[in-house]
Amino acid sequence: MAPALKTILIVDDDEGMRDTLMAILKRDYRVLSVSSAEDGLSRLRQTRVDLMLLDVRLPGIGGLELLRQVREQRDEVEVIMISAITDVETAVQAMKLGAYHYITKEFDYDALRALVRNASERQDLRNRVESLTAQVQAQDEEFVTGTSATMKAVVSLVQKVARLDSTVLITGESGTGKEMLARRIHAESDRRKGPFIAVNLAAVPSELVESTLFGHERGSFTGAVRQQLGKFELANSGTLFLDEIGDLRLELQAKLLRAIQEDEIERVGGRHPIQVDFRLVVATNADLSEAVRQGRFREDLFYRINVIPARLPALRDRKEDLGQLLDVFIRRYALRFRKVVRGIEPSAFAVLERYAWPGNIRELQNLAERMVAVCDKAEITEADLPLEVQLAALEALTADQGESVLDQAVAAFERSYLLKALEKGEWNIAATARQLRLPLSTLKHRMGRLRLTDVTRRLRDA
Ligand SMILES: Nc1ncnc2c1ncn2[C@@H]1O[C@H](COP(=O)(O)OP(=O)(O)OP(=O)(O)O)[C@@H](O)[C@H]1O
Repeated sequence: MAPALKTILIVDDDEGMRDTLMAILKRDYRVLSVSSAEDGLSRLRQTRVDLMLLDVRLPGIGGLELLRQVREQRDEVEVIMISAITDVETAVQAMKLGAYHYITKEFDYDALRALVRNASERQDLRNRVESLTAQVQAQDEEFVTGTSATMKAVVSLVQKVARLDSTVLITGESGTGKEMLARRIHAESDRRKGPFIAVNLAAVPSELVESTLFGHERGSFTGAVRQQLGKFELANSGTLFLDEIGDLRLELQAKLLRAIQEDEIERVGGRHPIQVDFRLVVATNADLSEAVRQGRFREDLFYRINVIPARLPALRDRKEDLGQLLDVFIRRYALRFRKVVRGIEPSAFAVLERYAWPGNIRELQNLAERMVAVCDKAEITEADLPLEVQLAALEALTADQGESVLDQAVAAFERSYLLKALEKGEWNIAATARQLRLPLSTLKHRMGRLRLTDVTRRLRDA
């Protein structure tokens, strides 16, 4: 897809000048023109504008005041000021107010073209810096597919549909990687050079959801001190990711449906529809068809977004991927914390395999960070695992042996305590027993009961 032409808005009361500028620029840009600052501001509210050429002397609101308002309301627009005369003071003021450049009306056509091109490039550069900054922040996000059939199927589906503009509905429990998958769809689509805008609808206060999504005009409600672009406009030429779509209020569901069907939105307090060009990816961990049955989610919207469904499996259902995920995370945090940790001992890994991972990959990643942070050896051992994970894993193991939950908790604590003591005593059982003031036979007995198998193996090997 060819990149959309940038839009230049000319504000000049001199018709001849407007025509000249239009003629010079229309080959490379979409050019709009108005004759007053007031019209300029209203145009700015209705259409997407990238660059502006402003006459300094205008009837009504003057060029400098217009510049100030543009800066205040639309930070991303680059402005070039044009004046009939060279007036150093005005030029200085214009630059101070944030104009990209100031020129007089006796400009050379090529010089003007070059100037506009440079302003446009500066804007691209700024966008690029912003998107690179976001990428650096997300640099840790190496997407791990693993070997499970379910994940392979999801990834192959994504590869097939990324380049289509169809809406993708990602479902999966919290922390299974829905946002990450959405980013991947964007990165593999023809919109990859455009922005990826993510909104978690459950995290936005309900009274702000509408203006967050659709933007608002200045003064449209108390607190709307300046015009604000909504996420739909910010996602222009890119991808809009709406997480927790099931949380959207019914009346906003209707507005979303219109945006999808007409590619048009209306800002809060706005009087005109605005064209938008976005690809939608939505996610939910709720059962949307159930929400439809209960009348909490519009059926027509459900069908409109459920074009390509992609289901991410829970981590407990793809345990075969645990090793690969853990490797990636351990490597990442070892590098970040400058630790020597390179892996995890089999016995510790076995505990993680028994654990149910209610928080899915997010929980695994946080746990890896915590384990690497506390581990000073080459391999993470059972002693580095947090007690609650050991307890939960032990519960899973002993659930059908009729032990009470209290007994399980006591056992998990005892096991963790003994492990730490053994680590400290470098696995010298006799020394550890002395340290704990326990008879050697008691310690050995408890180690056997608590399945400290790794230790038992070491003992045998010694
Ligand atoms: N396949 C993967 N490979 C590597 N890291 C992953 C993967 N999936 C998820 N993660 C990591 O797990 C964390 C949670 O992922 P993400 O935010 O995409 O989940 P989510 O399903 O959108 O969660 P929620 O429903 O809570 O918003 C992120 O930090 C992400 O980097």
